[in-house]
Amino acid sequence: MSQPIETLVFENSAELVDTAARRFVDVITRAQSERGIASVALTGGSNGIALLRRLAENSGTIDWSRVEIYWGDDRFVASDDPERNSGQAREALLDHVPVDPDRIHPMAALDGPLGDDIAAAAAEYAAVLASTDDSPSPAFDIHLLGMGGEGHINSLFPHTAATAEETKTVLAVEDSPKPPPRRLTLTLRAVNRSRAVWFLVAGADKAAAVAAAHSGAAAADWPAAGAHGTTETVWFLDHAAAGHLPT
Ligand SMILES: O=C(O)[C@H](O)[C@@H](O)[C@H](O)[C@H](O)COP(=O)(O)O
Repeated sequence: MSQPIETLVFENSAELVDTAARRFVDVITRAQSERGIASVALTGGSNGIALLRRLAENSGTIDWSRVEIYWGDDRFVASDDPERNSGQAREALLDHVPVDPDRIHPMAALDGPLGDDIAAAAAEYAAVLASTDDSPSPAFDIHLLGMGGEGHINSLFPHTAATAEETKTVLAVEDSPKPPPRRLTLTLRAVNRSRAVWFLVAGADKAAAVAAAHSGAAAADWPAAGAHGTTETVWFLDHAAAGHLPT
């Protein structure tokens, strides 16, 4: 059962990221004290990576050796390609904090053991997600999401089979409308098993999608509208992104 949406509006991206970072520390620290190990799904995008940079500067009481790190999506390109969300996260945060390497779970890259077989790569990541306990995927303590102006989250774009998927937790996307075309993505089924789903969204070009997601639009039209946490769903917005919300 999902909870009501919480919407926080900030003067600018820097304040948005600062507040999200402080709350990230609180949520993960609490999860570790309650359950021992915390788990997060990371995102790409400017605010998602800025949040990781902020955490590299100050992550307070988080015990990084007890955080499982997953990704909501990644580009199916070579592992050293600068477009990889996992590479950007390593550079911003993971290379600077004492994470247990065995708890870092990047999606397969084009130059990995599975080579060009993107379907096998999706199946492999689904198995990784399912290996933590008896569930199909972890109840992430936080799933971070950026959002595109047309409402895409992870690599779930409007009016695509990936966004409509109800059974699988991970899919291969071969024709992403935003380059690069080949990606791996968690589905809404996996996203919605998260305890907390956090959107980090800035800019006037996102305002229509933000408003649609807040007014109960269909996920097929605006994929962000279909993402909810079981404990909380929080939208961290700047003024411009909040511009079409009712005052
Ligand atoms: O996979 C991608 O093409 C991007 O990572 C993309 O999904 C991004 O997360 C959003 O477009 C939000 O990006 P911004 O936070 O930079 O607006």
